[in-house]
Amino acid sequence: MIDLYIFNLPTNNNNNNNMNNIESYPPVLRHLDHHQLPPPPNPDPDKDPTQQDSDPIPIIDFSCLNHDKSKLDEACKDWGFFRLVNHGIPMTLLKKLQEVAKELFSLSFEAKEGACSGSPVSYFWGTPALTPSGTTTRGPQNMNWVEGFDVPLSQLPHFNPHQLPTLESIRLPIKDYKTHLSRIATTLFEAMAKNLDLSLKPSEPYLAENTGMVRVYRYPNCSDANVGWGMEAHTDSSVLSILNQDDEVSGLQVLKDDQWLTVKPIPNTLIVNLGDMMQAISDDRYKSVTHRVSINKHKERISICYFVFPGEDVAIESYKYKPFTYNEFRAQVQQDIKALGYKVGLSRFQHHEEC
Ligand SMILES: O=C(O)CCC(=O)C(=O)O
Ligand SMILES: [Fe+2]
Repeated sequence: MIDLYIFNLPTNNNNNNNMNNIESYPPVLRHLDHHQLPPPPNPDPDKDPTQQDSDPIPIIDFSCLNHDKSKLDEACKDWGFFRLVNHGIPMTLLKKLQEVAKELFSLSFEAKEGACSGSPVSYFWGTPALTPSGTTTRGPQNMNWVEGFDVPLSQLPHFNPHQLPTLESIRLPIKDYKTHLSRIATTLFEAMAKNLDLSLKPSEPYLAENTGMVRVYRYPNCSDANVGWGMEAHTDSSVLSILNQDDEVSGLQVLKDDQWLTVKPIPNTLIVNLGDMMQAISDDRYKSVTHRVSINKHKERISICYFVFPGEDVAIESYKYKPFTYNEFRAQVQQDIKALGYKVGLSRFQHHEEC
């Protein structure tokens, strides 16, 4: 199987991952301090989560979902967040995705932008889904310090490898990854629906695989004081989000009982978080969890995130919220970001909107 993931990686004159490659940043951000600080000599295990043996995040064993339903139910109610083990994705594939992503991000900004023009993939800096866009021309203030590729999974068969040779290295492993993601998301969602006693109509999918998208992120290391978060605190708009995060570099933090907890990077595990659509579908019994990503001064962090949504025109019916479709939700989020500069989210659809 390993051979499947050996491709010609994009070549780059300055392709040394231990160095910061200035060309990989947009011109407006190239003046910032990109030097990698040397790692601290003796990391303090209390401050550095990568040095800790574990974290309190609930662990769900995918191979035992049917035997231990209550564990999943508790994780969804109390946390809206869990670590998934025994998920059946080969470790070689998870690692391959990380490696090709790293290679791709080390290309020049212009090459990355050029590779995506006229393609179904979009390339961005900052977080257009959370904050007003235009970050690559505005500079680092108020910008989320992250770059990424947005890959709509339904479009994968329509990529033209000759037109998009640079993206071919990542398209192939994503194609295999997609099959696993659909299997995992569907099984998890069905187990959650059972726990919630939801009667699902197959014709009106609350989890529509064709809506799935993968976002591949790089959070460059940065020691510049002007730069704040990799991704500021937010909830996801999805039903479920499944994250393949860097094996070594931490950054993801989750809000639990008003405390921010850092999620330890553990190889061969996935992080699952519930999004706004799942909270609405469950009538607030399950939580759309607030999370954020911090920047590491010493090392860049790669993460590969899968989001799946309801069918665009499927009405979500619940007691707490007025019926709404994902299309309406997304339009409202975009409108709020434009008018207010931030996402308001589910409270917009409550029967009595909170002030
Ligand atoms: O990169 C991560 O660890 C999390 C990304 C995330 O929260 C998001 O894309 O919504
Ligand atoms: Fe998120």
